Amino acid sequence: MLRWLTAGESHGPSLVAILEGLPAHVRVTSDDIADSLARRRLGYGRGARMKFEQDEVTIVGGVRHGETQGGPVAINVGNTEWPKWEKVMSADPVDPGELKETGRNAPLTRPRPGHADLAGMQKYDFDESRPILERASARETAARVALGRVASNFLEQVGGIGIVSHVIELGGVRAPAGVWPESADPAVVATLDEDPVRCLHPETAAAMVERIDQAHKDGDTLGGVVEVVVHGLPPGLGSHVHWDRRLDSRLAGALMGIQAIKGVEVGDGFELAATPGSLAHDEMVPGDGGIRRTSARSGGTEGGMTTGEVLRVRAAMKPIATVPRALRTVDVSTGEETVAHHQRSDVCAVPAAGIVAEAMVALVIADAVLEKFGGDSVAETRRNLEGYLAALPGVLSWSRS
Ligand SMILES: Cc1cc2nc3c(=O)[nH]c(=O)nc-3n(C[C@H](O)[C@H](O)[C@H](O)COP(=O)(O)O)c2cc1C
Ligand SMILES: C=C(O[C@@H]1CC(C(=O)O)=C[C@@H](OP(=O)(O)O)[C@H]1O)C(=O)O
Repeated sequence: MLRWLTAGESHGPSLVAILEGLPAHVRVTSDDIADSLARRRLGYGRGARMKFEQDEVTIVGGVRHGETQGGPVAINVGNTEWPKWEKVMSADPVDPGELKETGRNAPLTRPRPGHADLAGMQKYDFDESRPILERASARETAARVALGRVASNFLEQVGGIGIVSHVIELGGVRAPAGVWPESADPAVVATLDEDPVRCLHPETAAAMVERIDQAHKDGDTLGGVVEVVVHGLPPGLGSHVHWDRRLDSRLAGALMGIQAIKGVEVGDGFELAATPGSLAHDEMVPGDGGIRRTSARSGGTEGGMTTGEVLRVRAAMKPIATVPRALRTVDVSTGEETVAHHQRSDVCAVPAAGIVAEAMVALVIADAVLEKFGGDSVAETRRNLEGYLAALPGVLSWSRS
């Protein structure tokens, strides 16, 4: 079983992430992790902070000479903005006189609709939102992406399983149906990474960029939908036997756990609800190396298990809550109506959410692979996977394209 945890605040010294349960000999370096973190910073419409802040990666446990050792992997992602926040965010008590100098310590008493501010203040008994927004902030997703990279390296090594995300909708502009990456080859991923909105359809991508420019001019923010595509999966990850073992439920939980994600679909999801059964399911036909499907509407799961076809899951992100043309709120220090706190924000972070979604999917799939195949070394997991595939009998035999 894989377990993972993150800690740290948006303007704290660093984020800390731990991944426990991976076998030994997963090849991973701090450069790999830094590459993945750099991908998370890309994307048209992100705010100023993405330009001046760097992620400083240090692997502090579990990896020696570029390979995991079987113990927990611990990663530190330093926030280079820390010196500006050191006094405001100090873990130790600070003299209130010193705090005044920073100008960053004004109480945030005008909670933003759509962010964690108000419910967090009520729940944790704070009279301003700084202690809430620091942990609610999606800065934390840098830690998840760091862990996701370790999980992705494991999946690639154990069975050539590759994961890539793309943007299918942004600010109401939607890519045509059926456009998704044919593989997760580095060349395909590089093409997507070069596109400002990670959209595979050039005309749609241009319209998305225009929509972001317009929102920026209007002092507004946007959401959208990302799709994560996984190639090279064996059939039978997850299980139909219990609700919490269904892969769909594990994927949905992990994706809904990303800040601002409000909906998840597996395959064609909600559209299938409006499609007659005769057109909604993926018919089976005999093919080279086993049974093949004539379509890919299910998104690669049936009965809570992978089918061995391409896995496709989607996550819908609501617009950024810190709207420059600030929304109405109540100042909790006076009870008066006012407008929400705003300093700076992303106009749109949908492409970045795709990279975070890749990481969450990688962690869920790595967990499901280890649940099914076990192994304390990558070679052992791979032997078990290959033995399972080789033992699939007769017509059930299956080969990855
Ligand atoms: C990659 C990413 C970047 C985000 N950037 C911002 C931002 O700049 N400003 C903001 O108000 N919300 C931003 N959000 C969304 C908030 O973190 C999120 O709305 C907040 O944590 C409240 O959680 P909820 O939206 O799930 O209710 C971002 C989310 C993600 C995934
Ligand atoms: C720092 C990151 O994202 C942040 C997520 C975020 C939020 O409210 O979620 C708010 C913004 O931070 P700030 O309020 O300091 O400008 C984003 O920049 C990051 O992704 O690394």
